[in-house]
Amino acid sequence: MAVSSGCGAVRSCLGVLNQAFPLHTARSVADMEAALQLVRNVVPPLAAWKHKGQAGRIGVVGGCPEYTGAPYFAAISALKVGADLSHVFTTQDAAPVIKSYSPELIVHPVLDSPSAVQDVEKWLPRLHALVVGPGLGRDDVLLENVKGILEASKTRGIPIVIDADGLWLVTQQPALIQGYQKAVLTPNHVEFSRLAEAVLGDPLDGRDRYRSVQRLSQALGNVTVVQKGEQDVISDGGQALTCSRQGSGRRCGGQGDLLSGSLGVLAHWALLAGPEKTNGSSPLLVAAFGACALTRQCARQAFQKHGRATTATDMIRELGPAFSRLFETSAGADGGVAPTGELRL
Ligand SMILES: NC(=O)C1=CN([C@@H]2O[C@H](COP(=O)(O)OP(=O)(O)OC[C@H]3O[C@@H](n4cnc5c(N)ncnc54)[C@H](OP(=O)(O)O)[C@@H]3O)[C@@H](O)[C@H]2O)[C@@H](O)CC1
Ligand SMILES: Nc1ncnc2c1ncn2[C@@H]1O[C@H](COP(=O)(O)OP(=O)(O)OP(=O)(O)O)[C@@H](O)[C@H]1O
Ligand SMILES: [Mg+2]
Repeated sequence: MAVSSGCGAVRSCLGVLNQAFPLHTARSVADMEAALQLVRNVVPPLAAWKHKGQAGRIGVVGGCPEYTGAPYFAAISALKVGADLSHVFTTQDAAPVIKSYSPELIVHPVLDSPSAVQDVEKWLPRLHALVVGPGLGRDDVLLENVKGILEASKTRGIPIVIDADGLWLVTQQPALIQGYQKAVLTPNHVEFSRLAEAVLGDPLDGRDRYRSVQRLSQALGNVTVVQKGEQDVISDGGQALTCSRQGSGRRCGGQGDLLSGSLGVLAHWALLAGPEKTNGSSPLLVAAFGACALTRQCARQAFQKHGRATTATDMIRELGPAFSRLFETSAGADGGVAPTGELRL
């Protein structure tokens, strides 16, 4: 496993994660390194004895005729982080478009069918996590189908990352995920304001983001919330982390999709590893920190190469090297896989 050399860092991170709110101090380089060590602990080793599927089968529910890029970015990011199979459940029109971007994705043209819920439900026993919302749009029929898919996924205890228009649906009907502790919400600034207003009844308190994220998480029954922004603030209602790792000044579309797809895989790995590997902290909090750090590292590396021309596609190309840099240790590379280099912040 990836941990053997990092016990000191893990202990110091436990201290960080166990502090009560507000956690304004959890931003130093040492704190972030300690949190990264917890992420490394949940990354499964690569091994010759494993079979296809064991590293993760992820489903993305989203895409519509207007937005085909977002579900593609999320689904391909899941694969590049390390999932073995990545499915996209989308509309009839969007499916061939998404498929044409990559032969690696399994694309189901079912989301606007009258039998959408049953069509997706058939696959649920084979999926380890769902990412709901990238590029979904706000068509009422699609949202109603996604509501059914969310209900069916909750019944099966599947971890669910909710992003973009999935958050629009939750804003309309917060009861859909109320108290479901295997859910992670990943709102951007605008999505967070809408949610806060709907759930807490207040406009956003921009002065204390920690408190706002904590309150939203608590009001939703300790669902994990990741508020993306200049710094990413993550809370499960009890603990909090902030990720301020250097990213880039480019704000091109699709970076949140990369984050949500990556988080689908990390959430599965972290829940599988359990709190003993995260030193008692919430696995989803640790997974969310990992996805934020990874997205920002991709942004930084892509920007170094492409500058102002950087797009989400350039960031996706950096997923492998960024992941290695942040999370791989020689101890984590099992089964004859070569070590991937030293870790640096
Ligand atoms: N290639 C594709 O297919 C992609 C498709 N995508 C898909 O698009 C769908 C809609 O998603 P969304 O994020 O554009 O919608 P929403 O949250 O309503 O924002 C709308 C407006 O809010 C503002 N605004 C946003 N952020 C802000 C901030 N930080 N701080 C301040 N203001 C901010 C800004 O307003 P403006 O500045 O233009 O007035 C923005 O225009 C969704 O399905 C998503 O997955 C994307 O994933 C990208 C790649
Ligand atoms: N001002 C910022 N400075 C640095 N990084 C940022 C800033 N704003 C967002 N990010 C980073 O960009 C990533 C995506 O966040 P963003 O707010 O752009 O999501 P989004 O609007 O949902 O993206 P998408 O276009 O995919 O829908 C996150 O990793 C976040 O940390
Ligand atoms: Mg988004």
